[in-house]
Amino acid sequence: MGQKAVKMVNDNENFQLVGAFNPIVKDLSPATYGLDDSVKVYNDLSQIDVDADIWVDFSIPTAVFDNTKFAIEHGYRPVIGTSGLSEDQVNELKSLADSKKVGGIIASNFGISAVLMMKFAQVAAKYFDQTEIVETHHQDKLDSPSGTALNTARLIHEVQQKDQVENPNESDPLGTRGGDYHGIKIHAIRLPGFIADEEVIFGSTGENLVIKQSTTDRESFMKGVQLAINEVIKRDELIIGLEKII
Ligand SMILES: NC(=O)C1=CN([C@@H]2O[C@H](COP(=O)(O)OP(=O)(O)OC[C@H]3O[C@@H](n4cnc5c(N)ncnc54)[C@H](OP(=O)(O)O)[C@@H]3O)[C@@H](O)[C@H]2O)C=CC1
Ligand SMILES: O=C(O)C1=N[C@H](C(=O)O)C[C@H](O)C1
Repeated sequence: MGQKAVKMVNDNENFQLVGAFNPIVKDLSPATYGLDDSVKVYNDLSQIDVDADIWVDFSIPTAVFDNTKFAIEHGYRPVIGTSGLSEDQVNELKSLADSKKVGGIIASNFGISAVLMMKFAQVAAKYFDQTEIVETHHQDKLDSPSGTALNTARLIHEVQQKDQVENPNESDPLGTRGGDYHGIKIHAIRLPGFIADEEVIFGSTGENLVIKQSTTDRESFMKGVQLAINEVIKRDELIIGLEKII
């Protein structure tokens, strides 16, 4: 995702890449990573001193909170795609950004099909009491459930305002019924060959509704990232979810 983001920035005449951060790298020469000579490469958060408007983050679940806090504290507007932030962490970052009037966004998914799937699921949630979510990702994904699945469940629960009822007689010694968010079951599949898909399945007596999106190229996330960058530059609060702005 970092490489896709660099390409997107370089291809956009209104954007300029001025810095890059990865704590693992030893070599700080931009040429090593195919970056322009003017780009400053950092491997230590505390050393970052570049003059920038936006901080784009596609890193790892254990680093994203500290990275985002650093960005907000230094006036870099965060555009955060990294998954794995807890609700408490999101709330803390929102309070910090809002109090400092730093615009930004945390988006579980920058893909238009995924954002529309979440919006449509919220519409359907009004009419169906029972929902399950199946998300499928590549085998290298570190976190489960995916940020998108968790956000979909949150948005559905926001509409339903009550926990989904489980069958009290159910037995599941192998844990095959999946994870649970307020009774909404989430099933995570990790297999080579996939990028990122999600299916939201609603059930009611005599009918089912399936809303499905598929990601076949990671390029697709970049439209949403560009849209977010252009939006947060005008805002002075942290937006949670791309669905709030499209
Ligand atoms: N919101 C959205 O639309 C999308 C979100 N994502 C999310 O983005 C994240 C990244 O995904 P993906 O690119 O596939 O993952 P990768 O594992 O391919 O990339 C993560 C990168 O982060 C680097 N890294 C490690 N530690 C830090 C740190 N402390 N600060 C900054 N960078 C660090 C890694 O470096 P090294 O390789 O040297 O270890 C690696 O280059 C995931 O959480 C994923 O769920 C992904 C796609 C879309
Ligand atoms: O790790 C990924 O690949 C993705 N992560 C995000 C998530 O956790 O929802 C977005 C998309 O599903 C791709």
